[in-house]
Amino acid sequence: MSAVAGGAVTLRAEGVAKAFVSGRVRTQVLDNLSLSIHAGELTLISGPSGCGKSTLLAILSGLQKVDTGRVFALDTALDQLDANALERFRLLHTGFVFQGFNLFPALSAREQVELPLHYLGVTKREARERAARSLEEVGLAHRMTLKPAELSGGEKQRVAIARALSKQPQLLFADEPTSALDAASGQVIIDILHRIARVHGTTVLCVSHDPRLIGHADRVLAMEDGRILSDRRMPAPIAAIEGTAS
Ligand SMILES: Nc1ncnc2c1ncn2[C@@H]1O[C@H](COP(=O)(O)OP(=O)(O)OP(=O)(O)O)[C@@H](O)[C@H]1O
Repeated sequence: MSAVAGGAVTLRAEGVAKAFVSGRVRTQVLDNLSLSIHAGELTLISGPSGCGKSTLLAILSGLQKVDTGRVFALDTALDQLDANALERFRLLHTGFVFQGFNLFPALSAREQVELPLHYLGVTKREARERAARSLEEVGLAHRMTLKPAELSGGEKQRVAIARALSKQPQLLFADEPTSALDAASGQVIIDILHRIARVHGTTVLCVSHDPRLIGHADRVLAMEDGRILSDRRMPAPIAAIEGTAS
């Protein structure tokens, strides 16, 4: 069940349990779950709807607390941090990409990417340069002045990836990043995420129930009922071997 290790371990869960209580109903979502995720690769967590994928992602990224168990990110014990420290950790070290893009309707692609850099204290000039570089990296150099309404779904998701990338995070989390997209756009998105892991050494953790993504990840963890059922290392996609992934 265990896969051969890739780069350094950057995310680690040890005996994590999480339940939600709603009225009299208690749902045990994660049950004594342990895993290690490595830098420089795209790890995909797959599994049926409701098996706990998003909850696991939220816990590993510090968005949700565990009931029991330990969570380490970049050797920081997230389970020991208070809300302020967690927010700071996320600001400095993490990027997020969501199914629904989460873009501001009134801002251009470039402004969307610049915005979080201002929170990091980056100068206006550097923010502009970094935004341009990130948008170029996702193939949107020619779309920088456009607003979300003028972009396709795939382009919107690429803006969201550029926004996350421009922070130069060590950890990049993606929750169902291709669910709202057609097959071709979805494949472009997953290839970009894959390339970010390889080129920048970023830890990319992606949650999806889309089986088309499996062949594009370095490693696939299959979840069911709050547990990891299998842990597979995938052969490198041909495009990545030939250096033609876009
Ligand atoms: N805040 C919450 N309060 C109560 N129940 C919750 C909460 N968040 C998640 N759950 C429940 O936990 C279970 C796992 O949810 P989760 O979103 O982690 O699954 P998932 O595998 O990501 O599903 P999907 O693929 O449909 O997004 C579900 O039964 C869900 O209803």
